[in-house]
Amino acid sequence: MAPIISSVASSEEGKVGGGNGRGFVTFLAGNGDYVKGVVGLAKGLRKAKSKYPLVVAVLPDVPEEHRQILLSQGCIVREIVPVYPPENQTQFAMAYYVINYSKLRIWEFVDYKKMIYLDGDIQVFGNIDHLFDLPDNYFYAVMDCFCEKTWSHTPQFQIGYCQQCPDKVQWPSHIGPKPPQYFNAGMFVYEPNLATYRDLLQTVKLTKPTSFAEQDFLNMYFKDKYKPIPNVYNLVLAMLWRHPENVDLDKVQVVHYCAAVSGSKPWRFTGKEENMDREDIKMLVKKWWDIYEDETLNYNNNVVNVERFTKAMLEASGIQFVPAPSAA
Ligand SMILES: O=c1ccn([C@@H]2O[C@H](COP(=O)(O)OP(=O)(O)O)[C@@H](O)[C@H]2O)c(=O)[nH]1
Ligand SMILES: OC[C@H]1O[C@H](O[C@@H]2[C@@H](O)[C@H](O)[C@@H](O)[C@H](O)[C@@H]2O)[C@H](O)[C@@H](O)[C@H]1O
Ligand SMILES: [Mn+2]
Repeated sequence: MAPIISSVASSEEGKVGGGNGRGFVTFLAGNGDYVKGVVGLAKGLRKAKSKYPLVVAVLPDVPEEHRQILLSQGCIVREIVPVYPPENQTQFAMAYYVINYSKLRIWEFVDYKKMIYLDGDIQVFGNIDHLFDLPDNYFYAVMDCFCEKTWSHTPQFQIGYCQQCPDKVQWPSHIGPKPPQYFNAGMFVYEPNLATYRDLLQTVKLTKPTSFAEQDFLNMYFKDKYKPIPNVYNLVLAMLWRHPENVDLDKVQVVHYCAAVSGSKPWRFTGKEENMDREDIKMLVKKWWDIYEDETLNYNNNVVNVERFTKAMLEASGIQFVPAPSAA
């Protein structure tokens, strides 16, 4: 992520290039430990030398201390108003999924022309800036897997059908049409747009909530615009034991630390839960911690380095360097 020279993250970043603003965006709710995930993500984008800023859409319940941590890591922090689904008796796959509808607010960030959304439990290990060059007017995301027990309520799970291996079990026509391609909503490439934003909010009021909350909703809403992108851009951990034939860890650019156990989040990892004692899982969790604990990846280190480099280059060409006035 490009270090911002001025000492205060500019909320004008997205206006760079006359409305061609590009940025990564994530979502943070509550006063719990997901802030660690977002700090790790900010540092990972910096290590991958991404050119674009990370915007963090925070719910009102994110404490000031966590917001300051994110600002100190060069993030652009924007408070959003929660979005709630209509009154419902839905049994979400995870009770807290109800807060994930608030992700829909990121369609309002129209000072950016194109954004890549990343969950806070995602780490970017390679530069994925090229995804911003994908053709406009589509919704890009990686296909999910239906094999974890979180899907046990669905016909796909019950007949053993998964889009990750469509030839293993044929979809029987008597139970109705095969489900359309279905994406994991932890990572996607999209274009903020006010008309789409207003329609999303209007449509969510009229849509019965289902197990995977906003993920199901987004799949329904974008089903005609959705274009799958390779698994390397959002490796959901469960793929390692559900579809190892579809995973080449050497090629993976983005890891999504999500599985049916809460200990899949690196900052909560104990290694004692189902599948968490696997060597590949332990290696991926260590990779996450190596970035999270790497102080050279802290934002302030990078800004100082950029200022030192700029000063040296200008003075070498006989120009006096005057640092940006501190906003403090
Ligand atoms: O207490 C919470 C729970 C979730 N999230 C955000 O919501 C996203 C989706 O939740 P999660 O990743 O846990 O869902 P999963 O991908 O595991 O289904 C997280 O990545 C965070 O960005 C958060 O900020 N605080
Ligand atoms: O609110 C619904 C969430 O649904 C998705 O997570 C699920 C999904 O991937 C299932 O397929 C897995 O079985 C499950 O473990 C995992 O938690 C998104 O990652 C998350 O951002 C969010 O949209
Ligand atoms: Mn996630």
